[in-house]
Amino acid sequence: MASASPPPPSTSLTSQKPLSSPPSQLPLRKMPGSYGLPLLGPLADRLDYFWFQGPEKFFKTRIEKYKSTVFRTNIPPAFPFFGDVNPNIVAVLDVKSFSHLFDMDLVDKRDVLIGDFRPSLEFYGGARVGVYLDTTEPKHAKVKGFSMELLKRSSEVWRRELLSNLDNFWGTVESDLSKNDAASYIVPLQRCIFNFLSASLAGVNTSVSPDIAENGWQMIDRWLAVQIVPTTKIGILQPLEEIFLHTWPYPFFLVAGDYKKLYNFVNDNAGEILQLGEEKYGLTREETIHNLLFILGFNAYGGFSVFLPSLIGRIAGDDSGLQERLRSEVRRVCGPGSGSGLNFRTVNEMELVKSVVYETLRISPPVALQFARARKDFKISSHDAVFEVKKDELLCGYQPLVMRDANVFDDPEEFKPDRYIGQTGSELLNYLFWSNGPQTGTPSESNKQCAAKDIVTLTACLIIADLFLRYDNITGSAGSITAVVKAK
Ligand code: HEM
Repeated sequence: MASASPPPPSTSLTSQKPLSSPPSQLPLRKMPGSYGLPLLGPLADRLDYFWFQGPEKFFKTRIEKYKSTVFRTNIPPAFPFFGDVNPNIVAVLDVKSFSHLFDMDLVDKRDVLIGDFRPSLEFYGGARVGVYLDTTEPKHAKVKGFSMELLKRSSEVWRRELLSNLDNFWGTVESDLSKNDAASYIVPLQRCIFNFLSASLAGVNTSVSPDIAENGWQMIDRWLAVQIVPTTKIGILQPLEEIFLHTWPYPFFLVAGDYKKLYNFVNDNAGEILQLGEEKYGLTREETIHNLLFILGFNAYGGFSVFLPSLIGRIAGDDSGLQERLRSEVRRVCGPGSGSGLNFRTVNEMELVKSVVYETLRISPPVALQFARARKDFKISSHDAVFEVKKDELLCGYQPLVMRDANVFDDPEEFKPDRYIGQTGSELLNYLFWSNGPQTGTPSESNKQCAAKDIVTLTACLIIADLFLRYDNITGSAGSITAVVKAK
């Protein structure tokens, strides 16, 4: 079975540790960690994870305690109203152990998108949509093939719709800035993302439905929030968050009205895409609609809504001279007088822009947690040791720490805009895992790597390039813009 596993980290990447020791040369170690007493262990870990420590400190303190990046612990949700959810996991927190999550011979991805807890299928009209399917389930190949075709067939529409929606987005930001000291941009950004994805993935311009054009993005926000709230630290007043948000799963009926409207919007207007799902990929019409809504709403809209503020904030907040360097690269490749326009080919020539996108995905991976279940007993290696994993154990990787593995990335805590430039830099792409696979991997029907691995990074490059064709510089953060200086 094909897999997206990267090659083992090699010593040539960094002068630090010898990484290439094959598992056979590493000592076999009893896996450290524990699940604690029944009920109390998971409850204590849940409180640490959400309240006393927060996710990052939760994993960091245990790495220090067990002197290992692989150990057993619990992860929420747990106790008391998640009786059928098993919180026991094996944490994998370095590049080497994490990469076992991509080896489809070793792991099963059935129903583990956000851990052992899977929201009710009512959220997807009763369908087990593609992300919840393992590669051994025949329907996975159909849905994955469908999702990749959506991207392939829409690439020109994608560029055009992105740029025209960015026009609206920056127009709103400028108009807000003319009235206020700062423009909060999350709402206009989400509107822009939703409109462009609807046109490019579903082939429907939201203007056909005034309600969806105005409120579609909020409907998706609510639908997403109700599903993932039991697994997400919000950071509001404790213990209220623990009591009211993390104690039980929220029922679908809270968002049933929103989902019905989105369903009708797709059912009534996305005829061509629905036909594609049915005729070419053998899905039923219902399966096509629910998968399309999931890809559009959860994968694409959810992913970009997290990623783009961190990208814009990173650039707008920089005062190290990075903006000048980006601007000059963008204008050299496709500025006025360059003879080239802004498109996927030209952004692909922008080495610094691409490197900034990769580095943002490394330092702030949009999807923090990844899970997979052991298909069989096997041995998992970290950089220092080998451990035995039992069939059916749930592996859990926390990307923000994995992507700061000092054995692979020099000065891992530092945002280095040029990190991926040149030969040594581009080798690091083997260890950039935001898409549930290496950036050098190829999403396919036989792995679980994000179908949009390439288009996501190219889209981010287009957004940066468009920004520096419009403006000489911008100032702001991951939620607001305080100043823009128009291109002279
Ligand atoms: C910034 C945006 C995005 C991020 C951060 C992101 C991230 C991810 C991640 C981490 C996974 C693996 C989940 C897991 O199994 O653990 C995934 C899967 C997937 N993504 Fe993306 N994604 C993004 C955008 C998109 C877009 C635009 C599409 C549109 C087609 C897409 C389609 C998919 C599909 C279909 C899968 C499931 C793959 C499979 O079942 O084999 N994603 N994505």
